[in-house]
Amino acid sequence: MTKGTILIKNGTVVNDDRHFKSDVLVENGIIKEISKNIEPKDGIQVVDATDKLLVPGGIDTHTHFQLPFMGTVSVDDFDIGTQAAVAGGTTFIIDFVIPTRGQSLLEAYDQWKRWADEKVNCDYSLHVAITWWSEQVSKEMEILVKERGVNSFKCFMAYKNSFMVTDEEMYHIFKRCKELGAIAQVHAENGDMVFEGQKKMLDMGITGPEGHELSRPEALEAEATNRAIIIADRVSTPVYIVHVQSIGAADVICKHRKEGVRVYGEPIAAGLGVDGSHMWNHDWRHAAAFVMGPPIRPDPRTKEVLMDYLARGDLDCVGTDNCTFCAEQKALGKDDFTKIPNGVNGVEDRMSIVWENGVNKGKLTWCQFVRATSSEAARIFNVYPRKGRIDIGCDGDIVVWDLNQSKTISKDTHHHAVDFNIFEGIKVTGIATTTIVAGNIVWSNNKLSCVKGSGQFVPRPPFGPVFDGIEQRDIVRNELLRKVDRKPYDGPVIQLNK
Ligand SMILES: NC(=O)NCCC(=O)O
Ligand SMILES: [Zn+2]
Repeated sequence: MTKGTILIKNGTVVNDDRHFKSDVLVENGIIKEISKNIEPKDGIQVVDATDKLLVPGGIDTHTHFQLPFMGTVSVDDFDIGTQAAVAGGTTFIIDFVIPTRGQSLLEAYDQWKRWADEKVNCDYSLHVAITWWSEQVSKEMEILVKERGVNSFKCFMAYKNSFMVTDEEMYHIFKRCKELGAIAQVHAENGDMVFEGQKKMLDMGITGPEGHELSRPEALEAEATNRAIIIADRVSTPVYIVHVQSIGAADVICKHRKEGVRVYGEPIAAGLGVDGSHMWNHDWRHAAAFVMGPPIRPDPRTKEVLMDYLARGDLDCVGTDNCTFCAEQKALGKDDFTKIPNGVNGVEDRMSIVWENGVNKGKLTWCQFVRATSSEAARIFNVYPRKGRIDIGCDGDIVVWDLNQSKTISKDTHHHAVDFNIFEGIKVTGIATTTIVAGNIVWSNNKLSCVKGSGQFVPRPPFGPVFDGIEQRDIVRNELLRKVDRKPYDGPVIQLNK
């Protein structure tokens, strides 16, 4: 049997624009034929998908595998993390290179790429965070875009004294993104106010996990979201807000979109699946396991409202921010919540959480599910239709989705390295029963069969569709500026009072 060759029979192909019954043939990792009644050639592997959907392999736009962070390293590495991904139907992840302040971007990129290449079980790509600003950073951004397949750079407005950049730095970074055709991404929280809020909570003796949310309430997320969007619009460059966690931030995004600003919003599985009241749980380990930034909001309406925004297309694609730490690591903050490593799981359960809370609740159609879990991400990050679509010539990354099969999510059965699952006990109906990466089955019948290191790095070219129309918009905007009435003033410049 040729590697990367498989025939899927009798499924219902679902893309973001239509669905139809068909067989699908993948040869050498690429989709070769989509039609009814494809005859199996001798020896070809055949998968029966009767009564099941065939959806494009999921895309998780936001992971942090083996991230060195807050004095420790996240436990899902590129091997375990991508195993968990494919077990849940995700076949392409985009992780973040995060250079330390002063570190060469290229050096950090090379380091991350080495880590990933030796371990990934599915295809991947890399965003790069910009944690400082200089001529060197500006030059290295260009090299990353032109020679290393990067088309997205993230700024942190939080994590004062480590990753955080100032508004002025962000302005310069956004300008550079625009020149290079890269999308600017932002972690939007007011870092100065978070820092002050943390001190206040600790002064008041609030040292437990609940102090995390109390010190960074949703107003700080909404304010920073607004600021980031306004700065990006001053530069007239597309901006993508990562992990939109609050109704306030989503409202801000929606308002600017209505005014024609080019802004994209990424909800995450955590925010769509659970609420942040867990941080008030009296079991410290349980409460700490939910600590991530921006916080999962305690307001129980949040997950519903974020899903409504996603359904209306005012939020775009679902990531996870998968960044997992075991109880012992979380315990670094046992006496001080500011030292609890921030991060939760999500990469394995993302697709089922979106299906359960979106499709099963009557909010998303099958096509919208595909849009939210793969195709919109592929468009925004400029790998569409290679990824995010089942069509001739696209990568053979396909998920057999059983809309009738259920499972109850648990740390005891998940494929993460972490000892906790924030979705513990949630029953989902709609799961990936077979996951195919480049024409190879990597997950079937509850068993993984992936090959460590077999995933490919996918370069992402600049000036993707998010830049469509920007040039013309600038021409018009500059034209308006030129038309500003600048006739010579009459009258004295100052009027001296006698
Ligand atoms: N989000 C989080 O809590 N951890 C990972 C780092 C980040 O994205 O802020
Ligand atoms: Zn993140």
